[in-house]
Amino acid sequence: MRQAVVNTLERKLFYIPSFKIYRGVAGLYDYGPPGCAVKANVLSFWRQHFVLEENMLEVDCPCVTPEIVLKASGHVEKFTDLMVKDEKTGTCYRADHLLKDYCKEKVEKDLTLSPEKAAEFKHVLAVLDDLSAEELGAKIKEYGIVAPDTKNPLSDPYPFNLMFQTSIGPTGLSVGYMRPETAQGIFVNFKDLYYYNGQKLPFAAAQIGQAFRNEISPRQGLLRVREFTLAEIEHFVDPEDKSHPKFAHVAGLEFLMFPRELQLSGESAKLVKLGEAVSKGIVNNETLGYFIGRVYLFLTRLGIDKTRLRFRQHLPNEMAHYAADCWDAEIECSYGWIECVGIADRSAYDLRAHSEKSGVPLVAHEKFSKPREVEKLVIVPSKKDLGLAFKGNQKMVVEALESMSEKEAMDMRAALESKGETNFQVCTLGKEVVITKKMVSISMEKKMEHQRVFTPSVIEPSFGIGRIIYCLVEHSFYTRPSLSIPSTHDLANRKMNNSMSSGSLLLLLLSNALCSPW
Ligand SMILES: Nc1ncnc2c1ncn2[C@@H]1O[C@H](COP(=O)(O)OP(=O)(O)OP(=O)(O)O)[C@@H](O)[C@H]1O
Repeated sequence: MRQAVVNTLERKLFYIPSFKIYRGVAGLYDYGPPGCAVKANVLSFWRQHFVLEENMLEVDCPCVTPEIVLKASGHVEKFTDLMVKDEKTGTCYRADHLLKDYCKEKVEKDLTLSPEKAAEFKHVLAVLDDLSAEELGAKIKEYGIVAPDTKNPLSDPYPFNLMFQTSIGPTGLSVGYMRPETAQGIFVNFKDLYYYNGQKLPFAAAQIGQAFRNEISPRQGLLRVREFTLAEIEHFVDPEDKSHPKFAHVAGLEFLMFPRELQLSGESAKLVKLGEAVSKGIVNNETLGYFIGRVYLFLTRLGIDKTRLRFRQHLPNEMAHYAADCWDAEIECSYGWIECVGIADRSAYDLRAHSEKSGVPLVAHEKFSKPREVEKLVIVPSKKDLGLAFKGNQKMVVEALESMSEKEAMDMRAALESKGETNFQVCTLGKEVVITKKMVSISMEKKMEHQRVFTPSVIEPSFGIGRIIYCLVEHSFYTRPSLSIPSTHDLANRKMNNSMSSGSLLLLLLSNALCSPW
């Protein structure tokens, strides 16, 4: 079936391996005319369903990103996959993929497998995304997994950074990267977007654009490529109030959910009402739940078969360390269950990281109706002593001390009390300076506060458009017998409207574009 779908798609120029006359490059694909028409329809429905219906602020940021942005976000250090190398030929493989293929093959094809071993392989498959480099390496050794092409031994797994590096400008001195996600463009614009939104929370910004990842061994056609279209939403919300005014609209939806407890105990996904999942704390908060519901509606209205759609919660180690909760919308196709949308509560991590690195506070304000008396740790810089120590840089050090957070002030007080001095990062100077006891006085004081200043949390649904399109194509092929093939008029140019659901439009467009596939 899959080969038939792939052959048809390539024959009908739905997609084409890029640079084909030069034998192509793994992981790069062009969309041909029917592919472009379907992609345009999917994106137009995405804009209608999210940007317009939810009043989101759409932006369009560059793909080339200066290093400092991706250093602040942690991508330069941590955006890695674990790689193993064929020890003789140097061919690279993704370590978790080799272990997954091995366990899957054992479970599905080895008829001599004992029930205990089958259960063990199934457990490895369930916790695969949770394994550390050491655990992956140990399993690869234990099972005797070798390079699939040559059967040579493999190296230990080690991290490989997936970003494409480039340089900005002719000197080669300014390092840049092709963005691995569109989200960072939104985070760095937070301050302006917040003002544009009348300094009100919550609000969401959205972006559609290309993302680039130097995948170790791209495979599965459109599902794992090195350049792809992402459609991302960053919804900014008060971390102390993650309720959502429209949650009731989606609370009654019931669909397949796969919480981590079910995964770890080897059970399957279950039908759960979204309202129940949130009230029982299976989903961390209402806003995250709201977006899970909206993603479900988007995918099913588009034409995804709801029996082949599930929401899988990330396992504890799989989740980024800063995330509060994370769910993937996974769609079943001939390659198995494929993550097509990641829906994460990224907490305040990104805005905090960019505030620290840039020195620009990316914060929101809540004005109190009446001033409130609060006890606060107050830092009073001694301008005279700081002047003597830092001369022309005194003003920048004073400003940095005055804008310290409560937590930083507490840490500074503890360090000064124990060691008499402490290192202090002054972002505007781009370096750390040494602060001694006599340069600051730190004390608890009662203050009247008129507002609360805080860093918003971010709920992020992130859509892999190519993966969604591929799954849609497969699902429409399965349901094809029930379709009436439309006549020759040009469906590709027809705009979506209320009289026809996007799902049915897509199916019509597909069947027209791909009619008589085999
Ligand atoms: N190499 C890729 N090719 C096509 N789509 C991708 C690729 N990597 C990620 N995506 C899509 O982008 C979305 C958001 O990216 P995210 O960083 O959450 O993916 P990921 O967890 O790294 O994916 P994976 O675990 O499959 O590598 C994913 O849900 C997926 O649909």
